[in-house]
Amino acid sequence: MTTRLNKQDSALTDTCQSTDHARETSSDAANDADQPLQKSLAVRPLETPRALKHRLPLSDHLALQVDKHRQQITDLLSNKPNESNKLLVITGPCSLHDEKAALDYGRRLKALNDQLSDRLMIVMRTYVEKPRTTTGWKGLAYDPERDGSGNIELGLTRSRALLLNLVEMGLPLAIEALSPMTMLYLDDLISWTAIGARTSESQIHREMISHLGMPVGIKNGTDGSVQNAINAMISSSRSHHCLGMDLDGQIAMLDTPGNPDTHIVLRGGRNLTNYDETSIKATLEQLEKAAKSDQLHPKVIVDCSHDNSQKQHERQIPIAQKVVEQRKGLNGHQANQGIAGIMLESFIEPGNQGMNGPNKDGQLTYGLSITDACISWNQTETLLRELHELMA
Ligand SMILES: O=C[C@H](O)[C@H](O)COP(=O)(O)O
Ligand SMILES: C=C(OP(=O)(O)O)C(=O)O
Repeated sequence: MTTRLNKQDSALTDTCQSTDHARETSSDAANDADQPLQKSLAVRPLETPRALKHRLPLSDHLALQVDKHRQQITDLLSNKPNESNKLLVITGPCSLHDEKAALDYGRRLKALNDQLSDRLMIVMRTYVEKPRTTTGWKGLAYDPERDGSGNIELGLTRSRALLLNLVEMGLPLAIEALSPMTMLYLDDLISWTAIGARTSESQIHREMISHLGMPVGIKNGTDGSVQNAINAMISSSRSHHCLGMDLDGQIAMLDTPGNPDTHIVLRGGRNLTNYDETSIKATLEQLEKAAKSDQLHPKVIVDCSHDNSQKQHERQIPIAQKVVEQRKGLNGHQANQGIAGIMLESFIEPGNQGMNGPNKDGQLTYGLSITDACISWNQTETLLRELHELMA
């Protein structure tokens, strides 16, 4: 039997009734040489967020640790005495693809953090979802085997297991929240969340921020627009009535509390940079105007990568140094407490590689990014020690 599913709505009605039916429909479609153009929608049920959280639980002790890290970042954004003298440093690979290398990086970062934590609040970038400009690998959560099979069930399990291991090391974790549904599987492990340049204008993401339990950094748009991010801060600080899902996978009406703990992430845009003194001051002025009517943190962090580095990874190093000089009022700058921190794309080896690796045999090089180019661990360690000195 073949049911041709031409419209998404009828596909959903039909296939949600039975997974077997969905499988049958897609395999029939695959075998049907007369209909090569029209693909059918296959709907495969997934373990619920509650079930995965039960299978890979966060202990009470670690939940307290995550709460403490979230509070430290919030205090830093709110100029609370113990934290406000620290620089928030979000550092780690563009994307996680190999558990062994991610844990190796995490161990190194934790050891360094233990030495520098009096002046730096170090958070590891642990991105398992990647937004793409058009197409490309979408991250460990979507395609853990990197073969296009899109085994999201395995991807969510491997992502949660890996993040849990990193939390167990004592690290605060940063993620980009791309799908509100993915967040239901991972949110309890995360101390800081990014909303990317491609989604800061999306109402769905603003609704999601308004009920996330951690501080959120919102990127300026890919065109460099900062107003997008300010609008997102205003919108997500308020309560929303919106559609969502509960931990059991039930579609639900949500009444959200609003999230007051957001800030801007400056990442440059359209090949222009925005980490210089004038751009940062202009952003903070725009933010302060908006903060007159809304309670917003007048704080930015600078993403030293992306359009700020023109995707040349080594440029992140002088950019980070310049930003911290501005924060501290060094080298002729006026001190600027509105600069809360920096973000780095950093991994074990410098640069990046294609999905099939740089080698003839298609092997991936260990510790080398398969998405954006990163600075190496050695460069990262040297840089963070220098920033620690500058923060004295
Ligand atoms: O940070 C990673 C990338 O810049 C982002 O995911 C967009 O990637 P793409 O333009 O290669 O798709
Ligand atoms: C995709 C990212 O950044 P942006 O949204 O700024 O492009 C990222 O930080 O991985």
